[in-house]
Amino acid sequence: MSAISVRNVWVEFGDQVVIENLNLEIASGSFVSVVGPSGCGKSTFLRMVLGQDRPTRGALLLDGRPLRDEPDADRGVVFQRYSVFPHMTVLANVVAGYEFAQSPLLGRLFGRAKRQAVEKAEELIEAVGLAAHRHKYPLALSGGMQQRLAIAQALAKDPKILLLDEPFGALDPGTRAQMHALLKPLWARLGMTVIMVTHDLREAFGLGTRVVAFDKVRHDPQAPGRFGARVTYDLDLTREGPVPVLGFQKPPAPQPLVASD
Ligand SMILES: Nc1ncnc2c1ncn2[C@@H]1O[C@H](COP(=O)(O)OP(=O)(O)OP(=O)(O)O)[C@@H](O)[C@H]1O
Repeated sequence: MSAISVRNVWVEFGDQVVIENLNLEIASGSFVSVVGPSGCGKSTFLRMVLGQDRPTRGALLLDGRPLRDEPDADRGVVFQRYSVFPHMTVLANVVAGYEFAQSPLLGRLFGRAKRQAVEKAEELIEAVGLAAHRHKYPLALSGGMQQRLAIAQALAKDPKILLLDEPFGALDPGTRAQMHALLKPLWARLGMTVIMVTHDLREAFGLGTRVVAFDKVRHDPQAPGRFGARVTYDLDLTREGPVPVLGFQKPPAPQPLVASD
């Protein structure tokens, strides 16, 4: 389990500010849903936590230590599509997840270690309901099955943090509901920290213990890239009581251009 601290983080691409002074403390074992309009920097934030992108300013800490710049076994990720290796069977895909975690340089295990990896992979494949399909290739699986495989592969690394970028966005509503029913108990059982980007508010509230909304609160029509997204709402769904925790602060009212006297 892990606690992630995001401290005064800015992300800028050239003169475009994408994320502006982000501060978040993410508790161990929480399930944080990240929502917000298209282009507001949700995936950029996830890539930063994954170690694929770096903040231009500020720091990200995992258990008080700077997050490593490269993706590692601490962090598993599932994207909307294409997370699995198409040339490997279901079983080989999940075994590869273990091999990457245990032998990052070689990416291969041998002998007893390999046998253990196969055993663990079989357990995970069973847990995501793909036991009958373990010798199939991803192309022979439905979209929902491919995403279950992607989740099993990410979990094979036994990550402290699972990052999900619209993992069910390409699925039909029925399959999506099945994936929700699969993911929530898995998360509860494994006790990892999950950060999930989604456009689906029902999904965000249904799965998350916390919902964080990103949005731009300041706009400069002359320079659209001048301001970035901030946290506009931060709802702790585990809190009792009718009043949610609101992080939204209204920007100051625009001043009149000409003083009236
Ligand atoms: N590597 C990059 N170089 C330049 N600009 C980038 C890069 N990555 C992201 N951006 C810009 O950052 C902004 C935020 O992108 P991001 O993908 O994080 O948004 P998002 O909130 O995840 O959007 P969506 O919901 O549509 O997936 C966009 O304007 C995008 O063009």
